[in-house]
Order: sequence, then structure tokens, then C-alpha cells
Amino acid sequence: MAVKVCITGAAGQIAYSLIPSVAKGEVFGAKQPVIMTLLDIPPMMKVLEGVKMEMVDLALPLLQEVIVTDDPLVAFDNVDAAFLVGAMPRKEGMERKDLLAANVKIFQAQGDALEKKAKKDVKVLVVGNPANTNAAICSKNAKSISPANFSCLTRLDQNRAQAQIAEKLKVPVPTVKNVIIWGNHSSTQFPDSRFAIVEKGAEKVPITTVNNDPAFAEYLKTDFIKSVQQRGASVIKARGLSSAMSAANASVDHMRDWWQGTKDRWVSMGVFSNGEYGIPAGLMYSFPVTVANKKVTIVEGLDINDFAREKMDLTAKELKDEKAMADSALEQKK
Ligand SMILES: NC(=O)c1ccc[n+]([C@@H]2O[C@H](COP(=O)([O-])OP(=O)(O)OC[C@H]3O[C@@H](n4cnc5c(N)ncnc54)[C@H](O)[C@@H]3O)[C@@H](O)[C@H]2O)c1
Ligand SMILES: O=C(O)C[C@H](O)C(=O)O
Repeated sequence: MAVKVCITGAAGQIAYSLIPSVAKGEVFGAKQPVIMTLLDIPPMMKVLEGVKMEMVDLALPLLQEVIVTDDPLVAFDNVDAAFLVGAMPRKEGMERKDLLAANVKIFQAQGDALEKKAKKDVKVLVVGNPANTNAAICSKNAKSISPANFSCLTRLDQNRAQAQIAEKLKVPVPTVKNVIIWGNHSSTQFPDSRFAIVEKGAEKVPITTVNNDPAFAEYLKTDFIKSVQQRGASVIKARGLSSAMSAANASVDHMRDWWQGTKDRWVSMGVFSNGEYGIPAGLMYSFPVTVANKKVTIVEGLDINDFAREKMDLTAKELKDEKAMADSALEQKK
């Protein structure tokens, strides 16, 4: 049977890279047929018709049907998975939370529509910024769907962190594993390399002993953290547009691992805290997780030193503040 997948913001930049990957089987499996529903706002319907034409022209074996709509109730009807991308991106000089008032309303309405129409075991990945808070709002409005079925994208931050370490060590990117992104997909996130390993053949070398170079150890505590935190802003400064190709690629990685499992490594996902690591229960916070049979489990028992504690609490505080701002923005709009 086909998997039914919705992509919102389907006429935008991220979707343009994401759609072909989903349609080709890179997310749900190389033999898994898909039906895709594409949602955008009414002024984008002409563009979306063009996107649909291009999808047909891909002549793909797994793509069974494409449904284009501006109605969330049609877009989410009976879906198994949803990529919630549609939202305003930030411009140079803005923080992601500056998008809050404009974007949370979208996720409130889409939560309502998911509640009414989606399958109860739908997997929802929120990409649109501010991603953590949007995911929290969306879930709050879809009460009959388990909060465990909502997550937000911090995989792009993980990929950035992994790639930067690999570049610094001059090793292949896939040999760097278990870098963690804690907290908010924002400049307060904590990219944590303390538990990372580098695979050298069958050997797993802790990053702390990989080259015994004090300058590298210092880099991991300073410039590495800053450059991952600021990478989104650097891309916006250079391109004049926010990241799209890499964001789509990370969305593929996130949903594929949720659907098909993580096997022998941790990945970072924004999920609801149950109080792990002293992070307040109910915060949509990025943790290291593993996934098996579509169930996400937070990796527990990691040692949190004072350096990490401070950074993890700072990003948690920002998320608490963002959530309060979002609730008050929604309150004012009533
Ligand atoms: N979490 C991450 O790692 C990450 C990475 C990159 C970008 N983003 C965010 O993803 C979002 C999309 O980025 P983009 O570059 O594709 O933007 P874009 O402006 O190119 O596309 C956004 C699309 O969403 C549509 N849209 C707006 N309101 C909608 C609604 N209510 N329902 C459905 N569609 C709607 C717009 O019409 C547009 O076509 C932004 O918020 C951006 O900041 C997140
Ligand atoms: O930084 C942004 O606003 C876009 C996106 O969240 C990113 O990390 O590239």
C-alpha cells in the first residue's frame, strides 16, 4: 500500500529540493510507493501546478498520485507523514524567533487540520521556523494525536556539526558519529562534541583522544560551537536566502531515520521532553535519540558537566520564553 505524505510550503525553496527525494523513495524506502499531497496558500496555486507538472515529468515508478491544494483539510486527509515546511523564512539580521508572531498561527491552524484529518499515527516533522515552538503549538492543537508523533528539525545542525568536524580532522563525514545538538534550533543551541567518535576501520576512537591536540580540544569548545550556531545566518548572509538544499536534505535524513530506524548511531531530533537531563517536561527540545520500529527513544545516562549544563539550560530557557511569547501572540489573535 502507498504511504500518503503531505509537504506544506510546497511551492517554496526547501520543498523544491525535498519533493524529488520523497518521490524517489529516499525517505520511505526504495520500493515503497507514495501518494503526495502538496499544500500552499492560494496565491501560489499556479506555481504549485507547475511543480506538479515537473513531478509528473520525473516519470518515477514509486509516485502514484500528486494532489495539489490550498486547503489543509484536503492536504492532511488520511496522511501517514507530514513535512510542515510552509512558513516565512527569516532575512538577514533577524533571529528565528522574530518569525514567531507570523508563523505560530499557521501551525495552530495546521494542528487543528491534522487533528481532524490525519491518521492518528501520523509522523509530523516541523521544519518551518521557529521550528521547536511551531511543533509544540501544532501538537497542542492536535490533542488526539500522541505528542510523540511530533518532532522538529535539528538534523541540519547535526549535519553541519558533523561536516565541520570531519573537515577539521580531514576524515570522511560518515565516520564522524554521535555529535549531539541540544535544545533550540537557534543561536542558543548547544552543539556537543563530547561523546562523538571517529570510526577508523573497526575502531571507534573518542573525539577527545582522536589527535590529542590541545588546539583541537579548544576549537571544539569555542569556534566549533559558534560556527554551528551561526551557520544559518552565514548562509542567509551569503545567499540572500535561507538554506534550502541542505534543509531539504536534513529533512530527508530526519524522516528516513524516524521511518526506517537509526541502527548503530544517535541522531538529534527536537522531541517533547519527559524531564530527561533536567529539561522541563513538555518542552520541544533537541536530544540525542535512537529510533526502532518508528519509536523514538532519548539516549539517557550521558554525563552532563558544568560547561554542558549551563548551555543546555540557556537554550531551554529560550524555548520556555518562546513558548510563552507564542501563547500570548495566539491569545491576542483570538
Ligand atoms: N529547521 C530548519 O533547519 C530550517 C532550515 C531552513 C529553513 N527553515 C525554515 O523553513 C521555512 C520555509 O523555508 P523556505 O526557504 O522553503 O521558504 P519559502 O519562502 O521559499 O517557502 C515557504 C512557502 O510556504 C508557503 N506558505 C506560507 N504560509 C503557508 C501556509 N499557511 N500553508 C502552507 N504554505 C504556506 C509560502 O507560500 C511559500 O511557498 C522557513 O520558516 C525557514 O526559516 C528551517
Ligand atoms: O537560519 C535560518 O533562519 C534558516 C534555517 O533555520 C537554517 O538553519 O539555515
